[in-house]
Amino acid sequence: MRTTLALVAGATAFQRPQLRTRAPALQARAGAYLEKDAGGLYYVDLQHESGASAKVFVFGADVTSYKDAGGTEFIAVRPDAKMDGSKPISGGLSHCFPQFGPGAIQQHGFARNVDWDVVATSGSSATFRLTPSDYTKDMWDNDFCVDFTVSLTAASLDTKMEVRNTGTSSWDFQAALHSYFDVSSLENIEVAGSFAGATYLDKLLDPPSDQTEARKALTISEEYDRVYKGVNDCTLKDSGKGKALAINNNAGWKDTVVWSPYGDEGMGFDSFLCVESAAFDAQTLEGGASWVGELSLVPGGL
Ligand SMILES: O=P(O)(O)OC[C@H]1O[C@@H](O)[C@H](O)[C@@H](O)[C@@H]1O
Repeated sequence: MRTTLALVAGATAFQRPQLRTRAPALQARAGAYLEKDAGGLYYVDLQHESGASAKVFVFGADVTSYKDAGGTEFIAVRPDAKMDGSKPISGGLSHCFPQFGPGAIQQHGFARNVDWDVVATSGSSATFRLTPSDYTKDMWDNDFCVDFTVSLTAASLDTKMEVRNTGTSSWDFQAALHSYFDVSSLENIEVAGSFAGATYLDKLLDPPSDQTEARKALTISEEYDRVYKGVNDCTLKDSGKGKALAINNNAGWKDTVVWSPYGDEGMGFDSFLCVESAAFDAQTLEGGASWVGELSLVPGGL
């Protein structure tokens, strides 16, 4: 299933961290470092001089950790996740491309099933690239290039996904960041945003159907699989952590999917909530055209 790891020339910032003997408070070392995880997968360790850090797996270009300067973790990986490349990582900011699903190809598409190329690093930032392979062409035979850039600042984790049609004929796609956010417990969570009056597709109804949300903020005490259309301004408030995380969809990501397998202990349901940045309606790209999705995660107080 996996493609060969290709580190492209120019990714010059990769170096093993030097052993430091300075006091802990001075140990933050800005940069991007290639590391190998216990399961054998490579990841890019992003460090910012503020002390903020992030971990981005080459397999799926999946951001599995984001810690603010105070060391608080905001991203979750499920306890049942496979971390050896045998299946997509169930956790992180997981890519759904070129399909969210269900649809003509496999659920959530193929972008999270393969290694991406690391094509650039600069300071506390790295860019990952996905281009067609025999594996992707078997499923979806179109000319494309997707770049995903992850950048740490003192105050945020910024991501930019650029989807380009590198061919001459148009094609449609859907995309999402299937974001798993770490929570102290679901009972401590409130998701604020422009929910009141929003239309949502409730995928748990049989058949799935559109409903209207009456609440201003969501609390989670049952299973969720909902696509909130036109909602892209959520804040995840966690009274257990005493922190909030603004999920700022600044471009492209028009919709928010809220998913919780409430009650499923095997998935560790009470340790995460998926608040996903989605372009749920099919996007059409003409030859040479591109689409950009920008998500910034901004920690703050309650
Ligand atoms: O386990 P995954 O692949 O990370 O996906 C989690 C869930 O994501 C949701 O969006 C789907 O509706 C579920 O069917 C799926 O189980």
